Amino acid sequence: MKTVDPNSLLNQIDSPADLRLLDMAQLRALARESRQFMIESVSSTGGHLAANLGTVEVTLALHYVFNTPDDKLVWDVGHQSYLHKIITGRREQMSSIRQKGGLAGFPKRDESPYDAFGVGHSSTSISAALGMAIAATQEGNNRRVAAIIGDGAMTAGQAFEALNHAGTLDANLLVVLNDNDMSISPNVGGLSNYLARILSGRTYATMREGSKKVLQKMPTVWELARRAEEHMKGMVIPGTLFEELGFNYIGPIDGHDLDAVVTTLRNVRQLNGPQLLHVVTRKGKGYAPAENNPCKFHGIGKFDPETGESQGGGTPTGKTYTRVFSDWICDMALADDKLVGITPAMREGSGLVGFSEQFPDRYFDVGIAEQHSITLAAGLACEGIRPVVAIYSTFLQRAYDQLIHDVALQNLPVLFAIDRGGLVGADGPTHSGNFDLSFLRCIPNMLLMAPADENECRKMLSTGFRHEGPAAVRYPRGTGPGVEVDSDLDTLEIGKAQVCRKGKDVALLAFGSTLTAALEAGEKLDATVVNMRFIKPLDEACVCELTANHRMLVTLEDNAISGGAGSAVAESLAAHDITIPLTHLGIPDHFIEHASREEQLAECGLDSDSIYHRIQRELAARIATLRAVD
Ligand SMILES: Cc1ncc(C[n+]2csc(CCOP(=O)(O)OP(=O)(O)O)c2C)c(N)n1
Ligand SMILES: CC(=O)[C@@H](O)[C@H](O)COP(=O)(O)O
Ligand SMILES: [Mg+2]
Repeated sequence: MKTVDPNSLLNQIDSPADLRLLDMAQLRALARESRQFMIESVSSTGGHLAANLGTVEVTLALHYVFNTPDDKLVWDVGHQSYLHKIITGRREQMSSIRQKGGLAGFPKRDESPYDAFGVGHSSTSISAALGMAIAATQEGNNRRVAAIIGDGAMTAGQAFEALNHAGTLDANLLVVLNDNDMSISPNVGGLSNYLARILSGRTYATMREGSKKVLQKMPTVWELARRAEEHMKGMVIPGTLFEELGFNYIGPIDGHDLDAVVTTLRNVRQLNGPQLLHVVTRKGKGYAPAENNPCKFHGIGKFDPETGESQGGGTPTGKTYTRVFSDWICDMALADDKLVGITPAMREGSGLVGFSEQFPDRYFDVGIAEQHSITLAAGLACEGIRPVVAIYSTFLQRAYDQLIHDVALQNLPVLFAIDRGGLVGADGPTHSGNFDLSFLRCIPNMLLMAPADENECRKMLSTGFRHEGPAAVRYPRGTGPGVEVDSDLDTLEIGKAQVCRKGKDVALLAFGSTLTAALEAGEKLDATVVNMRFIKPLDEACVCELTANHRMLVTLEDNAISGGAGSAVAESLAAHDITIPLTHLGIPDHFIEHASREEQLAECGLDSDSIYHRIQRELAARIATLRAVD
């Protein structure tokens, strides 16, 4: 593969102002160089490649036509913002992307004035852009605001809530719908089918002529008559849905035809009121391995740019918790035909590929619709089905009310298999699952577990699945300590902790994945180490017993200290009127920036060395006040 020439156009673009000096031929050349640069760059850092390759022309055209940063571009999810970063002064820093101290993988307001809105979770762009457009109107400012949203992100409720609102206003909002017929995996649902129908309709035939089309906000009389006729015939006509919502629908246009995109955007930028431009692109465009396997190249570790083959490092060697879940759900589904598996658009990441193939009738990918996924599970559970919702901790945040109101309040047996609990590494704070123990443990009826190893994870999944009420098993991204996983479907005794090591003076109460580091530190300290297993119900008897023969307790968790598992221990001690020196180790009260998970854990003092030194310091400082234990 050719490397990008140091004299290339791309190397001369330090801001969109430089871009705007180029003619169309140069812009096309820049598009080619940009693809090459991103392939090379991401091959050595890892990151979200396929979406970025698919939005090269759209990105260049938007910055070419819109007066950024005064005009605002709001990227949805933001995983497709690499070229935006490159041409807004961050080209040289691309080698640091997603690493500690380096560029974030998503737009971030404090990283650049061009990053109009911080993102990472999907389907927020239209709401945020609408807010900015309304603000511009109220300030009497003529700035333009564009939200760039994918067909996957468009499946989420919030996107529709925003469209529904925007369509009734005069705000100058442009929604660019980037339709590549893919979410992370193939997009699903009625909207996806609708978009496909638009493309297969007759408008698609004229798509390539999109740039020639004169855009009018008001449809002509002929156009209105044609629409009425098509309605009469019961046919859906292109753009109807968006037009019914109050948008002026433009497209579909070929999102890789730079001239078409630039010309269309120039026209659209002149129009007032809500506009929706439908561009059709290909995920992974211009790089055969990514075009052929957009799912693999959605988010990828380091790879060989020549072949597209993954190169070590990024791929864990041991069994990931995701894999443990993946095996368990297939085994449990064989044992219990009432089990169904649900994912809100995270089939690969959540480990449901095997299940979806083996049990296609019991598998539901609901699109990026976390709220729906949970109320759907509640409905299924009402009728005697045993749903398992596989969901990332960070995305579960979206569905908190559904979890409380629809599942827990009705004490329905839904199992939440919560992946990416705690710190997640390179995706950074948008994707960290640092709050789930806090926000789940306060909900009545919840059974809440965090496994310390792979085998315990399997047993907890079985325990939660067999429980007659809502249950959650929360496990981290990546591999466990390497414990062999049994093939049985045995359950654990609910609410029972496990003393792993008996020591003196200090007892370490470890929740979930912190056990490994706690055991290492506990050896050096000759401390008692307990695998707490259950956050709810907490093993209160065990906690009380530990206070009787130790001078100090230390809780450890891969969760926010505020309101987390350690707080549960503190509440229990208070309820039993016990006072004892108590230290909480966990994630402090600020957002932890992107870095490797190990670096993040060290930053939070959750690696074994930090745990050891912290406890030694605490012991020294508290020596005078420590309870005497004879
Ligand atoms: C609320 C939420 N759920 C799930 C995700 C995970 N996710 C990131 S990108 C993506 C697919 C988005 O598809 P689309 O918007 O079409 O963009 P494309 O990758 O196709 O360009 C998903 C499911 C997320 N970021 N946010
Ligand atoms: C952008 C996004 O939300 C996903 O692509 C996410 O980055 C996936 O994370 P994992 O790599 O942990 O599956
Ligand atoms: Mg898409």
